[in-house]
Amino acid sequence: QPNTAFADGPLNFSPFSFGTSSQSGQSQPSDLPQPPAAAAGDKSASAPAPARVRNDQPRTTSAGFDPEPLERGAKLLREISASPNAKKAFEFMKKQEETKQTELAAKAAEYKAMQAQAENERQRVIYDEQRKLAQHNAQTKSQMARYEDELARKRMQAENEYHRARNQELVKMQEESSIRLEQARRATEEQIQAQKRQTEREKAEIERETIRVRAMAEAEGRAHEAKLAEDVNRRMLVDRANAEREKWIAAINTTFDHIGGGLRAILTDQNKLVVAVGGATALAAGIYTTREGAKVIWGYVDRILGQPSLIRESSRGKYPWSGLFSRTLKSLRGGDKELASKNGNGFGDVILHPSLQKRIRQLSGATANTKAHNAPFRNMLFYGPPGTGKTMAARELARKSGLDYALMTGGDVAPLGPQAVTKIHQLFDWAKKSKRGLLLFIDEADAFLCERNKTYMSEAQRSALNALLFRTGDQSKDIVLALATNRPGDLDSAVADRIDEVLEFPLPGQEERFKLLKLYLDKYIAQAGSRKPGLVHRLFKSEQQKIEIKGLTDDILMEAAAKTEGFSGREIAKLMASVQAAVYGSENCVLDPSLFREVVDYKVAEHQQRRKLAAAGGGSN
Ligand SMILES: Nc1ncnc2c1ncn2[C@@H]1O[C@H](COP(=O)(O)OP(=O)(O)OP(=O)(O)O)[C@@H](O)[C@H]1O
Repeated sequence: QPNTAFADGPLNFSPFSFGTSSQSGQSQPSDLPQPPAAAAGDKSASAPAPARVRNDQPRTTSAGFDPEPLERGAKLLREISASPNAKKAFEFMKKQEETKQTELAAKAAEYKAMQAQAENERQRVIYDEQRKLAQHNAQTKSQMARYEDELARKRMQAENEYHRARNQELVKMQEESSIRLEQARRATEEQIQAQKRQTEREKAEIERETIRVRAMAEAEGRAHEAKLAEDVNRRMLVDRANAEREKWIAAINTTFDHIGGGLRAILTDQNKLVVAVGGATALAAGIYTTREGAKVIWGYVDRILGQPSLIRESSRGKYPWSGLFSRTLKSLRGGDKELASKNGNGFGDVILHPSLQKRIRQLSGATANTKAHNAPFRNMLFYGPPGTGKTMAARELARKSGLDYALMTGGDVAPLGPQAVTKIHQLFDWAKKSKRGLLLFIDEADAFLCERNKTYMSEAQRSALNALLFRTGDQSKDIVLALATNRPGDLDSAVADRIDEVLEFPLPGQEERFKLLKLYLDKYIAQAGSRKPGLVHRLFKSEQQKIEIKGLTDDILMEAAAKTEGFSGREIAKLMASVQAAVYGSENCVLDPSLFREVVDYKVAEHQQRRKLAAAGGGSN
């Protein structure tokens, strides 16, 4: 800037400045040449711009330089130096110069002030800028903080999401693991169950084997007995034959004596000889034919009418006429009514749950109607724990429906071996002959009718089962098949398919146990000694003693019924038999509540002990 000012200075001496000032001539003494600075200052201060000198014919050098102003300046300087006021002018110029310097200083100060102001302004701008920057920074920072906060929040959210997913995964894994554990537990339980079933099957097999062995032993015993009887018979026959022979010899001797005489007469008489020979031959032929014919006819009658050996018990007797007398006697005495009214429910001695009893009554009614309408019978399956009255109920059902009944045991079939098939056919042929229709009750049916693909089943047993399936393939109008088993699951599927009615015989409930206790109390204790002594008793003069019952109320029986939870009908009957034995074992043959309770408690403890042993046996296996 100062340079520019100084640069402006010489310009004030420019020919234009001088020209202008000389031409304008304002506020300047006309005699004094206008100082160029003043002129310049005026020019800058005063508003009107100096009029430019027009130079229409410029004198320029070839280089374009115009020397005229220089010349005029020199002329002016010469005029000044020639002027008497040159000193004054110089002074004036000096003053002017000083003024100018002062003005310049003032300008410089002003300029400095301006500079300071500009500096201030700059500082202010810098400050503003910094403030703005700071603000911006703060804003940016807050934005950053917000952004970071947002990021943190998002991160937190993501982490939460991750944790939630992880937790869900953990829960899922835990659930899966618990499911796996549950499955493993179930598998273990199933294994245990399978083992139990296996053990039960093995037990059943052992039982069956025992039954088979027992049956075989019994059969052997029977065979032995038959053999002995046969031996005795043979010996008797031999003796009789000997006696006969002797008799005949004597007779023959006598005869021969006569014959001797006669022979002589015959031999001498031709006609008599012919008659004698013919008569003897005819007699021999007659005797032989009669004996052999009788044998054949008896065998035929026995085969046709006789009871098959598989039947253990039957309402028909061994021969059709064998039960005639007893049946007549029974009907004269009032028949089944006596039995039916025994426990007041029209169901003989059988105590069952009312609903089961009702079902059996309905079935017996239906069976009786079936027979009346000549419709096919319905086969039945009775299942439940041992000693719950299945056999008794079958008997009652047959009796009430007016059918004959025959009872066989599944365990009897196996010992028959290859004979079993023939015996089964014989049994069904025999059963078909019943005029009234026959209820064929097969106890322990699983021993005979179990699954055919069992490895321990013999070929003969399998054939016997097939024979039964063959005979029961169609619905029969003569035979009702009633099977009883403790293990219905073991039955062959083809057998199960032939069953129309399935009845479960559960263990008796408290009410039934009470009735059973009453029934057997009456049977074994109240009626003990009241019957007429039998022949044996009479022979040995050992009369059954009467038992006196003291204070045995229904409440005490009910208490016993509550205690005997889990007892079967058979166990209750046995309990009462034990009570009877205990009474006979006592001094005065009196049954009082304390003795009764004692036996009941003892029997209950025995029952529980047996159950524990059975459970331990099952568990250890
Ligand atoms: N419901 C009952 N009512 C009366 N007595 C019963 C009953 N259940 C069992 N008993 C007694 O138990 C004995 C056996 O009964 P039954 O033979 O009918 O039983 P089960 O169910 O056929 O037994 P198992 O399956 O062992 O052959 C009977 O002689 C009887 O003394």
